[in-house]
Amino acid sequence: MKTFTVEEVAQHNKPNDLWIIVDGKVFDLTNFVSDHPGGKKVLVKIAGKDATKKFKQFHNDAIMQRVGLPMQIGVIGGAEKKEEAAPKAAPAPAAPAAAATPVISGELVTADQAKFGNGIPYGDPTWYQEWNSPYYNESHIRLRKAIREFADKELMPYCHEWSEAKAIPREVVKKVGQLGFLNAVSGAGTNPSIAHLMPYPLPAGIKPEEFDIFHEFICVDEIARCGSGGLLWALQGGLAIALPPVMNFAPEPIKNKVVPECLAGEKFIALAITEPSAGSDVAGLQTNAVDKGDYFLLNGEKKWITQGAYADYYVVACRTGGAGMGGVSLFLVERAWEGVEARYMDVMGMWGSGTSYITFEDVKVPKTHLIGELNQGFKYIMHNFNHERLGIVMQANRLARVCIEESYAYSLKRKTFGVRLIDHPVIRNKLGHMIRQCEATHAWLENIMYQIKTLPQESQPSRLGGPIALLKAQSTQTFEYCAREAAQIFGGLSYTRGGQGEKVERLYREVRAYAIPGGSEEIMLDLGIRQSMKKVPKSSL
Ligand code: HEM
Repeated sequence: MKTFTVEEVAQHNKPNDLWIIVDGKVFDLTNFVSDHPGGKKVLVKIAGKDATKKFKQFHNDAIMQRVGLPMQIGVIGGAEKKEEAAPKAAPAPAAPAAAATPVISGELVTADQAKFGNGIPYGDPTWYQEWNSPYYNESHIRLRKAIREFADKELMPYCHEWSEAKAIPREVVKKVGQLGFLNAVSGAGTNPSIAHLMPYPLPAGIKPEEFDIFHEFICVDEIARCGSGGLLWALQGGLAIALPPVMNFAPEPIKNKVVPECLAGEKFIALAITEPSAGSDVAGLQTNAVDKGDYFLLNGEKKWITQGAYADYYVVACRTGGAGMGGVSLFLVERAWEGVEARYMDVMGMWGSGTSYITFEDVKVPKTHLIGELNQGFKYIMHNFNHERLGIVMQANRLARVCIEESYAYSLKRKTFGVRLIDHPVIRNKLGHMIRQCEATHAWLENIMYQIKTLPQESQPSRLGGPIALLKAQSTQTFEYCAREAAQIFGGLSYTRGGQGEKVERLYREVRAYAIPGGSEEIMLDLGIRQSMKKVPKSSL
């Protein structure tokens, strides 16, 4: 790219010939000045000068990526050389043992590996910021880098645009599939029996035999850093809950067809359980399928079905037997079949994730599309409940952290009454309360994931169901708290769609989609305690 001197840039200081410098990069804004949403005058005033500080005061990084960079014409002499030289430079020597951080259980890593991210305090988990941790190793470090690079380049700059359009382009989902992300978050990564059906390898060259729940967590966590629940659910909201019953219990021909298509991001799948009058009370659902000899005749309505508006497949829970849990079966229903209709619902947030209302009217479902055994559907739904809830916790926890990262960074640059926001004790108090809750949630989440990694599979539902339910409530209440406090810190910017408060405004609306589905906070807290009561020692009764 061309290099310029500061003096050369200074010549271009008029409305019809307007250059500026931001972070050592030179931009020609001549054709943009009249369209600048912040006004013409502000640009004219700073024409020909270094505008780095002003630019950062009024814009988020996405604006630079999406709108700014296409107008870059060069760099200030020396700046480009430095940037290009950086990747080619010899790797930094490993820090002396005494100074290095043992991130890998007991093993020393280099200072470079121990520190990752932009360094905003608490803006990333502690093991990104030179803390010791027993949970992660070199493969986790590699993975977080790969996913972050992808998210920063391919996703984050466009989240606002996609959210407003209420649609994530199909090409993006396919790219995410090629990255191996969909394998990682659908449970396929930790399911050896599915390895041969994965259309693309796991991300960052992680081998199936080394893939663990912490890898899955990093994938979710890093994509959640984009600060868009709508994006997350458009990628995995249906997949992560609908594909597991197919992977684990569907007949082979269905499994072999549907699993690779969905993991590649070529086709979409949604889990259709909730109904207009049955939500957390799964056993009360009324959609029914009647045995007609050659096929089942399916009738009923489903509501708030994530990814349902554009899904190709539905895993439908319906009544095939008597009342209660024992009369529920699961079927794989294809969108193209006669009698299946889905429409978009207009909801508060999670835009782009295809929240839908679905009707099944006299749909003929072939018997080969029964998932597992008749009337055993509730068991299959329960099989994935803990994983589903843990996925919600992973997302909610990072989304709370995004509120912290955004507010912390903003309070370092925004000035009121002559000082930065962070210099006001009331703002530090807000950040303190946000951080203590988020870090507590994170530590509990890691502790539970470690149990999932190490406890015998069979004992996990009974031992971890209660704590995971409590953790879900903890994570969504923390998220809600952080979203509110972040909105207070951002003030009017958080009341405005787009711009610097973009993520906070969106997350404030999306919180409800975490606090209610997958088991509402009220039900989670109650379940957690009821489960714990089963463990009370007899001597205490
Ligand atoms: C590469 C250069 C620039 C680009 C691409 C750019 C782009 C934009 C865009 C897209 C917005 C709309 C708001 C948003 O969505 O964030 C905006 C707003 C704004 N810009 Fe710029 N801008 C640039 C440089 C500057 C500079 C140098 C200044 C100040 C000297 C400035 C001041 C503002 C202000 C005051 C707003 C309104 C912010 C608000 O609504 O709170 N911009 N700019």
